[in-house]
Amino acid sequence: MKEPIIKVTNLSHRYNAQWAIKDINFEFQEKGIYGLLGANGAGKSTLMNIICGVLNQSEGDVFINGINLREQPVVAKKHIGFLPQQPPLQLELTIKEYLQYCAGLRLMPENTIKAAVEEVMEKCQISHFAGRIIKNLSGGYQQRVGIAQSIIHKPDFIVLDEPTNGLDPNQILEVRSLIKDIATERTVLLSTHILQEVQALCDDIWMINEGQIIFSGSLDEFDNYIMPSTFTATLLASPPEAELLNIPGIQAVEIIGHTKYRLQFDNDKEIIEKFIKICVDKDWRLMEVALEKGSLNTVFAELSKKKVQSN
Ligand SMILES: Nc1ncnc2c1ncn2[C@@H]1O[C@H](COP(=O)(O)OP(=O)(O)OP(=O)(O)O)[C@@H](O)[C@H]1O
Repeated sequence: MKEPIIKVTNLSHRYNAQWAIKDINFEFQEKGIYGLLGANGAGKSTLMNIICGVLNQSEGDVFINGINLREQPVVAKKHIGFLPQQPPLQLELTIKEYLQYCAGLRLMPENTIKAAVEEVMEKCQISHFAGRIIKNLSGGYQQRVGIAQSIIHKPDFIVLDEPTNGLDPNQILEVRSLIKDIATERTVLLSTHILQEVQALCDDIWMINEGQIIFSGSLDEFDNYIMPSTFTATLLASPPEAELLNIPGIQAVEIIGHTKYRLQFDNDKEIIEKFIKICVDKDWRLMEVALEKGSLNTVFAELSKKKVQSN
């Protein structure tokens, strides 16, 4: 059977007495973009640094294409590309010089470097600036160079730590489009604290909080993970609030217009059906009823709360 591109088993790390990440397990089999979402201090950079072989874990293992990263770091790292939060750019070099230097660091054979640099500049659309000194480039172009250094050795697994941080809206769109493009051929793990980033880019999400994975699944699953607990209803007969509160399962009522109400319910899955029947029986002239789905932001906050409550 094919080995997963990356497999992490029982991974834990502590800097001192406090665990920064604890007992993390996951594996990716497919190409695509996987989002690692978490607030500041959740443990993203620690996890990324370990996965890329920059930091040695306290416990557990990382396998890249079946190769144990701790036991065979040089072989394993040939399969990994890494763009840390602070791109490791040499600001005084030109793009071409810098990428040649990176190819050397990656131990690429001398006779392959020239073509690899040309190819990666083409891919990242920076060929026209090949001779330009990096410090004179815009933030968006510097980030393209950062991405170029991460794929120059053609790794099949790429880790991008907050890749659009500090960019303006146009630059964000351009860098996202480049990430999507490179992910067609590779597996990309992208860390971010920005919900819109995972919405725009990722196929699957891992959410990390206080060093532990508290959710993994598709974007839709993430969005639906927290069941809705409110619905709105338009009732042209404008019944009094007290009558609505009398409906079994309804916990609170908010009046949000002359005829519009927001009703909070317990975990009764048939509440809408029951509510519609009552409206018809009482002739409240129901015009509209709609479940309110939690936004990604709400889900994020709820998941963090759930984790705290379960501890
Ligand atoms: N070198 C270090 N020494 C001691 N503690 C550290 C060190 N680096 C990180 N930590 C702690 O480990 C925990 C996880 O930090 P980490 O940087 O991995 O989180 P993060 O999700 O990447 O946050 P950010 O987005 O702010 O970088 C935090 O409590 C942090 O204070």
